[in-house]
Amino acid sequence: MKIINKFQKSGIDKILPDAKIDEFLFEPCGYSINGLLPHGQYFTIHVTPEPNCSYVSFESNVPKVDQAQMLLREL
Ligand SMILES: C[S@@+](CC[C@H](N)C(=O)[O-])C[C@H]1O[C@@H](n2cnc3c(N)ncnc32)[C@H](O)[C@@H]1O
Repeated sequence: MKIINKFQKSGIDKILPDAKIDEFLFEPCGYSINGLLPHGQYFTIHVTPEPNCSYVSFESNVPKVDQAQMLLREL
């Protein structure tokens, strides 16, 4: 199932406004979002909500200083 606006609802669009986004809501559950940023930067988030092994992963090559600045700007 392709979804629209999940990204905006999450607020990630405000933290990383330049990202080109591809996101997917799995059936019956699960969510993935991949974002490409200028200068070859990226981030990816995966949500696995199964009761017996739920987790959320976040991976990015955006420098930590930039991430902190983006979070502070959002706060
Ligand atoms: C967010 S996806 C991430 C998958 C991960 N990128 C991988 O390659 O295994 C994982 C979640 O999606 C659900 N899901 C549903 N259909 C799936 C499918 N065809 N492939 C991978 N995950 C699926 C899983 O049950 C889990 O909750």
